[in-house]
Amino acid sequence: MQMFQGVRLAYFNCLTFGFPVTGTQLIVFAVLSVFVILLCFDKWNRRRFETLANKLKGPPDYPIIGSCLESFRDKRLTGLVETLTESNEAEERVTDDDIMSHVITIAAAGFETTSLTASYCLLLLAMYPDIQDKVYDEIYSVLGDGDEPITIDHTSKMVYLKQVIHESLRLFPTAPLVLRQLQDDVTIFSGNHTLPKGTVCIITPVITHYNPELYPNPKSFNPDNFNAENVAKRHKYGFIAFSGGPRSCIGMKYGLVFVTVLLTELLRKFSVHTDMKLSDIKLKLGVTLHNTVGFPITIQSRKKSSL
Ligand code: HEM
Repeated sequence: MQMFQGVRLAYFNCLTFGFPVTGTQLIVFAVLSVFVILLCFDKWNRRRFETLANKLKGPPDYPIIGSCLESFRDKRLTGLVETLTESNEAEERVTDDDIMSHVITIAAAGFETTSLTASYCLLLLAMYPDIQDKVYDEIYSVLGDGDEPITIDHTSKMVYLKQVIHESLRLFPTAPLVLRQLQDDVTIFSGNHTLPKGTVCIITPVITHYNPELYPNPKSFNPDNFNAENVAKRHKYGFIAFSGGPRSCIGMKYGLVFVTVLLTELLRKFSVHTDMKLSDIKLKLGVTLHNTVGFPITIQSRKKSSL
């Protein structure tokens, strides 16, 4: 545990409560802490975020989001903003500033997490053509080879594709750090430590997701880790790419459906290819988890079904 500007910091993975912490894990916690301190307290980052928020708001009349608000008010568009403006008009509980903040939160939390997840999935499927074939067979069995647009019912039948998405998020949790401040003292039963109330805890899904007690051969890509049988055997916090508890990701279901639709629409028409191997991926920790070597994928039209 460390003190930083009067804030107590503790690093542990979610399952520290149930699993022993190794020396390597502690070193990783320490390295991560440096990033997190830079991330959370660095004035430069704060300035960058304010600049982004101001660009979106655009003084003095919020030109970008403001024009959207006008469109929603005119009923030319429907969705989140319309719902919020309607509740504003009904009870005046939601101000324009509240709406701006909600839009910025949703855009910031939902955009890069989802696009990066789709990118990692495609790269992994390009690296593992046999798994890509299995995904394509599933898409073909659900949608056939017509042009029928995918619906929500179709997405619920894409069982293997969902396993692929979860396995990709296990290896590459695109939101790599979760912070919590303890409201009460917490005792960690695996180590006889008590974390005092007020401690800021940094939870790192990567550490949990690479624990060999949860995932045999944790560094390999194996969508079967997420078949029903294996999921049932694991602790529910063995997979925390969307965090857990009451403040977990509110966009989880939407994000999963979004990635499923995107991958289905792409893979039903194209196959993806790459020369890269899993070990070539070099990660860079930030607010999201980037791959510094990029996503070098080529695509080819599918001539006919593989069934
Ligand atoms: C694959 C895609 C996504 C991943 C991996 C992801 C991951 C996460 C994680 C780990 C958290 C928890 C942060 C914490 O506990 O402090 C979170 C929170 C959140 N996510 Fe997502 N997310 C994804 C997609 C989305 C989408 C599409 C939206 C919105 C449309 C969204 C909106 C939010 C919001 C608003 C929060 C804050 C919830 C709160 O503080 O109560 N996320 N997300």
